[in-house]
Amino acid sequence: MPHQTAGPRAGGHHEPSPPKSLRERFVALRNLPPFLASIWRTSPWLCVCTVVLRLLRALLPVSTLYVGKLIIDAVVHLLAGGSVKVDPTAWLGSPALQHLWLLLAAEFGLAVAADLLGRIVSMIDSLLSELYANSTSVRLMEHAASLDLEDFEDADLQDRLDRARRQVAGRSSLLTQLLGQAQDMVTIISFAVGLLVYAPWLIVLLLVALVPAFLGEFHFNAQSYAVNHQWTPERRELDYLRILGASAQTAKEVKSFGLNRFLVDRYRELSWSIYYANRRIALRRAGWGGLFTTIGTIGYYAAYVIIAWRTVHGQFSVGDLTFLSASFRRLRTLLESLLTGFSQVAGQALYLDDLFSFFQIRPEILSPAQPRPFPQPIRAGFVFEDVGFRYPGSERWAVRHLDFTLHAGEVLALVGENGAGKTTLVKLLSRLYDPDEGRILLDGHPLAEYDLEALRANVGVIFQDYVRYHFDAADNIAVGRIEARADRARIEDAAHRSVADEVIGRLPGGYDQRLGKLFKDGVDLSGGEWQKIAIARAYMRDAQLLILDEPTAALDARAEFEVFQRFKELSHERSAVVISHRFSTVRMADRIIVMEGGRIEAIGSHDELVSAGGRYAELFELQAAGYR
Ligand SMILES: Nc1ncnc2c1ncn2[C@@H]1O[C@H](COP(=O)(O)OP(=O)(O)OP(=O)(O)O)[C@@H](O)[C@H]1O
Repeated sequence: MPHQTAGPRAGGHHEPSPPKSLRERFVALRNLPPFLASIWRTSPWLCVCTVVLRLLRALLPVSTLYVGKLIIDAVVHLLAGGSVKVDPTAWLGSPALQHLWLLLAAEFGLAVAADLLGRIVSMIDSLLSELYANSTSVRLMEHAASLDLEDFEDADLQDRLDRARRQVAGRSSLLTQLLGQAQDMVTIISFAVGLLVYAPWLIVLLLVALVPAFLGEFHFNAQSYAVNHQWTPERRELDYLRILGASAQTAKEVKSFGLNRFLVDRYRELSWSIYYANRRIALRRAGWGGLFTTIGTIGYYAAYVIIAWRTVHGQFSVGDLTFLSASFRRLRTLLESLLTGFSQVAGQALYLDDLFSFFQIRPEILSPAQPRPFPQPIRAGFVFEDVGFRYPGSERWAVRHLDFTLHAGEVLALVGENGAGKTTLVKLLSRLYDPDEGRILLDGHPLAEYDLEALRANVGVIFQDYVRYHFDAADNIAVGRIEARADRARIEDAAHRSVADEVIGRLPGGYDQRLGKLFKDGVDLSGGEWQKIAIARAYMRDAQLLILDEPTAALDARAEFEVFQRFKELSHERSAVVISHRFSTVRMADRIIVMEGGRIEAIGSHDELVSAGGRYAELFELQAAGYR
């Protein structure tokens, strides 16, 4: 999978990666059409409204200025004709005054319209932005859910996901900016048409004077992006430190180890280095920006001088002078904001790269186009044929040469020391990963030929690092089969099988009691109590194969006995794989696989393995001795 890598770093000191080339920055503009398309999909109706209203709004400035020019010319005309002596109450009878009043009323109307349109447009923009942010967040969640487990264990992907997440919040302003740009463009054209009639070459002067400011903005935007991009891992670490330092889950350990100082210092150090990198750019940007803007101002005043000069020489009227000078001032600000805005849009388009490139990551573990129907019931069972697997980016085989059969209806236990490969085997069995070597067959056909969803529905796994959901107790069990969330009888039955019903019976709110301390009404459970809830999830499924990875590690001896008693009853017609370090659990299995260093060392029943006298017998003796 082509994962983007961040630029080279040395010893925690960060130089921004060289800003992308001008061409690359222009190429990033290709992200705009899909961006606009996704905004359009958010709400076509609002899009049409904002475009139409902005178009109207764009034509107002030039109209207002032109009416202003007419007013001044009319006033000058009245002054010259001595008509001011006319009785103002008799204005109805005077065509000249009537004309002036009309012009004044028109300008007033335009001013009110401009204000109203501006407000409506910004309201629509903020609605559209929020809708866009919501729908993109949903898309992000959905896409993230479709990715492989492998992707989530990849730091590069985490960086990309983080940048994509930040884009969602930041990019909504891009919409306002883009539309504002289009609006400014229309206004500029309307001004330019007006000015062209009077002094076409003045526009050229203005444009040339603005080029340095534009290039400067372009450059510094790209630098900001480079810094932001490069510091993603550090910003993620900042978030992580913040959570570590101030969350219910970590508070216990952080307090008892006195880690607060350490976390705060680490946070401060990191955040300051990001601050320095940003400050350097901000300072240089302000310095150069000031210089470039001055060049633009010089261009503007040069044009102003020329216009004044020509008015004095009678080539322009006073109305023309006010119209031209105001048009010029507006044109200059507009052009400046258009050009810098363009470079900002180009900068933001670079950020869109992050969002879109995240959407382009494709999962590799997929269902086949023509999946084989999942066997109901499983007949032959699962067969591992010389299966080997290496974690992505690791040289070492986590498991290798795995050869065994998990028969239908069999309870298999996996034992072995830490890191022996037990969990990895289970991940392969539930197709969270595909083997790098060998194959896994289900009833004679490779696992990959079955529909992934059917496989996951038929294989229920509870991992040792199961999730403690801060939902109510019923939902905590229902997550095992979320479609059956409303089926209280099923949830209660699952709770009964895993002995979780006793735990829930003691909760003040029963099944409706929220668990965990994250929310105000939550009640926390002990480790073993949480585990009983988690085991109940396995019983929520109609799984033909149940996998429990150290399911009873946190249970007391009596609870463990009970859980397994009920488990045996249930697993009569099902297969099960149980990983455990406790021999009291392991010995209940039909067969036991002893793993060591990623390989299978021995397979047999408890009695067979004990009498064979290998590692199993040794470990069993060791644990038994502990109880004597
Ligand atoms: N996500 C991962 N990425 C890289 N290596 C991993 C990953 N998960 C496990 N490993 C490595 O693979 C090997 C097998 O790990 P596995 O989790 O299967 O062991 P285990 O037998 O379940 O151990 P334990 O009893 O401690 O749970 C170990 O050496 C471990 O370091």
